[in-house]
Amino acid sequence: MNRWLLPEDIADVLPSEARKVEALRRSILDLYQSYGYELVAPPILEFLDSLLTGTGSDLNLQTFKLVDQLSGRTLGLRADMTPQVARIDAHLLNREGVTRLCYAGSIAHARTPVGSAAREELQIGAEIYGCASWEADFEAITLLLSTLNVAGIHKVYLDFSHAGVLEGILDGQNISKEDIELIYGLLQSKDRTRLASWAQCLPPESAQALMTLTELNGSCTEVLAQAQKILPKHSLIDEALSQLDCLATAAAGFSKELELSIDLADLRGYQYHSGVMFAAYVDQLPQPIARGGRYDHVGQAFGRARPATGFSLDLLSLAHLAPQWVRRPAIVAPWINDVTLTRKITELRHTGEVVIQAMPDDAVETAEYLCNRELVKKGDSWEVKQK
Ligand SMILES: N[C@@H](Cc1c[nH]c[nH+]1)C(=O)O
Repeated sequence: MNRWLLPEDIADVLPSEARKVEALRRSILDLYQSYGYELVAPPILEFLDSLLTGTGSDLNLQTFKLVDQLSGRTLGLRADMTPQVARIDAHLLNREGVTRLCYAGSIAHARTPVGSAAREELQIGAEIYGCASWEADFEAITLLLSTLNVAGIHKVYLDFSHAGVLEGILDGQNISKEDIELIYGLLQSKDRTRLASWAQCLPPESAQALMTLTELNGSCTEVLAQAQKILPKHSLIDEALSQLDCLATAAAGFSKELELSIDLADLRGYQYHSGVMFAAYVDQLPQPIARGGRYDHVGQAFGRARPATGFSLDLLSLAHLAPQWVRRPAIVAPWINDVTLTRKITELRHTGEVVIQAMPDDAVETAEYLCNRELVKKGDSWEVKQK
């Protein structure tokens, strides 16, 4: 057996891709910091029960588990950093008022997500705690679109949904957590046959409303007008529709290349979202490139109720879509013991130049650097010359 064979859907990131990923990671974190976000770095492993607090069974299924040899307890390898960041806000920072946090780190999925070919992701995201009103959701959406712009992606389809609509429809019914998760899945796959058979246990008006959700998708104005007309009158539904209206109107001004739509059955995620939800799509991918939304109950599950909203995406997928990075120009220098040469190389590197010292049998040819100049000795000094 090949010892170096990697597990299925787990891959190395090779030089030019790794540089692109790292360049993006830095620019995106700089962008978040320019909005006042503070960077946090939760651990890659945690006790399983803490890692899954306030989340649904999908995240549990996606989490790799292992036994901690020190405590004997089960640990989970994180499959999503958002709940970890909510834990940090709720317990470690314990601040009143608004807190903006951002993060970037590896996550692993026990099963390859649908539409993906990788079980490891480099998740990057931004979260806002302590603000229950639409401004926080709007800032999250703005930042998400700016993140895609940093990667050179401008044509974006932003799809809105709202967990409150389903909550309003099912309000007053005694439905188990498992059944709620089942409905999420059926709505997601728009499986009308199974949804209709499940909905038989509901009063006719609620069953009808549930079925209608699978058809309420399309342009924001049309879907909202349709939804007002056909969904039952309920404070949660009214509130959800007015929040969607407000956000869709605000986001419309973001850019001409942004296409907005609403799909009230698109409740994809790990079932911890409680309000507005959004997913960004691009032409090249069948699944969303980024997901986000409001999840006010996760902090509560950690013992400190805090309004929360944000988004996250996979940097590896983003880098894959980003235009090819140009090769960075470099200077080749000989590898000899010469104080003036060493000083000159240090000087050049300080000014931001790449200087590669050629070792014996080193052709200094890499896919990443364009060695278009060299250091040559002229009299007592060293000078940069075109190759
Ligand atoms: N981490 C969530 C998206 C999210 C971030 N913040 C809020 N929602 C996901 O992967 O579905």
